[in-house]
Amino acid sequence: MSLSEEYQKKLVTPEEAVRVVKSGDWIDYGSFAGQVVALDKALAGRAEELEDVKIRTYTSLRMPEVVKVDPESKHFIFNNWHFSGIDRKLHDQGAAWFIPMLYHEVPGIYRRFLDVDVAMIPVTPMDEHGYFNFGMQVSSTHAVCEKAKIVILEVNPNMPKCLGGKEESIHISEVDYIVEADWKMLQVPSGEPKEIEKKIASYILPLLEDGSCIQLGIGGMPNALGQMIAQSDLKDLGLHSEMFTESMVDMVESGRVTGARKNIDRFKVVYTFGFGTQRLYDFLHNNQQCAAYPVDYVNDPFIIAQNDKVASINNCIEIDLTGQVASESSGTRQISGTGGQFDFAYGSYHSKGGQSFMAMESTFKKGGELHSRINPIITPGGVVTTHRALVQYMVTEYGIVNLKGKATWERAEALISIAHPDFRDELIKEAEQLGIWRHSNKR
Ligand SMILES: CC(=O)SCCNC(=O)CCNC(=O)[C@H](O)C(C)(C)COP(=O)(O)OP(=O)(O)OC[C@H]1O[C@@H](n2cnc3c(N)ncnc32)[C@H](O)[C@@H]1OP(=O)(O)O
Ligand SMILES: CCCC(=O)O
Repeated sequence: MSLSEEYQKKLVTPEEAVRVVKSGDWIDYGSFAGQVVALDKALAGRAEELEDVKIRTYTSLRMPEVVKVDPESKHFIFNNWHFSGIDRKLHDQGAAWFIPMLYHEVPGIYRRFLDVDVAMIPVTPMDEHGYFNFGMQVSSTHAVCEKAKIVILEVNPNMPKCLGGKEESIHISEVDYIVEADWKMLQVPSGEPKEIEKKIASYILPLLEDGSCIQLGIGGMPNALGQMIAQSDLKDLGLHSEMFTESMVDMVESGRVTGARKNIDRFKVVYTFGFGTQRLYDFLHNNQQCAAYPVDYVNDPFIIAQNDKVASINNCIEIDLTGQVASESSGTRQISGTGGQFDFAYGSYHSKGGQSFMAMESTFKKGGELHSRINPIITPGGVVTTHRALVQYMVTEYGIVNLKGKATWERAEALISIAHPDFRDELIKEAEQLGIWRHSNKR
């Protein structure tokens, strides 16, 4: 049978494809900008016939139809490895559940521990060799397909073809059903960086060097830093970053990024997923300079550490006076997830000349009232994303401090020095009560 005959044999409508789903099944739905759309709609159409169908995904950028038709989770249980704004609101309403993880472990978790009854994965059209590309969602997608009893692909001509290092595609022989769709790629602009984000980024920029190998996390500040790097005179930077971000297009197009000083994947921009605007999708499509790898390669701390001068830059939500970093929850409210923060903090420490930066604005407003994000203890119920022993640089708009090797009283002093001035006196009192303040500390 030729490849095109095999394609036609496996081609069905979304409604026909979702007939394979049974009550109690575990379904994987793709992830990020590559969650299935046509199959989601068709599955939602079967809500009344199904019970206890469990869905896994990452970071929804569209409201899933299965949740829209079943907001009380009577038929579908929507589970998520990393929350977006949509997911956290669903979670607040009791319509989504969180799956804790370290991102680099996820492919292994699938291979070792998880059942996948049906994998539903958006892909590019088939190439002349019978391969479908996973687009910007290499992540844990191949591991999902390996474990799946049934693989259904949702072929979309708008999906960028992201050239890869490994596990970026699947062959038609490994696929059970194919459906066709033509939804447009979601546009997720980063927005203009705020002045405060530029200020925070301005403390990090001078610590980067020619040849630094950069990871940027999600959020406004890393985006501001990426734009500043693009306008700097840094040379021969490398990119080895979990997420390919909009500002990385600026960094590459400015000529700052050559990858020439990398020890592994020399000259390549390495990432595991990405989303942004059409500019980013056009940049990644068929781009020989970029290599998408699965996350158990990109985020493996021992792979990260093989490049020199790794600089890992991530956002957080709160820090306590001993240096415990909460980046994924505010008290008991799940905001996002651990993602790759731990992986890159650990990997960058083991890189020769590596540096890890955690950044946040020193305060946030709630109900019109200003609150400090530097607190004596993490808000009760809060999740520690990065262990205090792992944290190196902490940055706010008031400065940058290095916590590595510092005793608790030194940490309290350093962190209070970058807190909002309105909260410093109160924080000192709290530190005294906690027994982490010395009479010699600077007030
Ligand atoms: C893709 C990569 O990032 S690569 C690897 C790194 N991965 C990680 O670092 C994972 C953990 N980090 C993260 O998830 C993010 O960086 C965050 C959540 C810390 C910051 O992301 P941003 O997009 O800048 O967050 P943003 O300021 O929009 O806030 C997100 C939500 O948290 C809430 N929030 C933020 N800070 C606080 C706070 N101190 N207290 C209470 N709520 C807060 C906001 O209100 C918002 O909720 P809402 O949408 O319901 O209004
Ligand atoms: C799924 C991972 C996203 C992140 O690291 O923030």
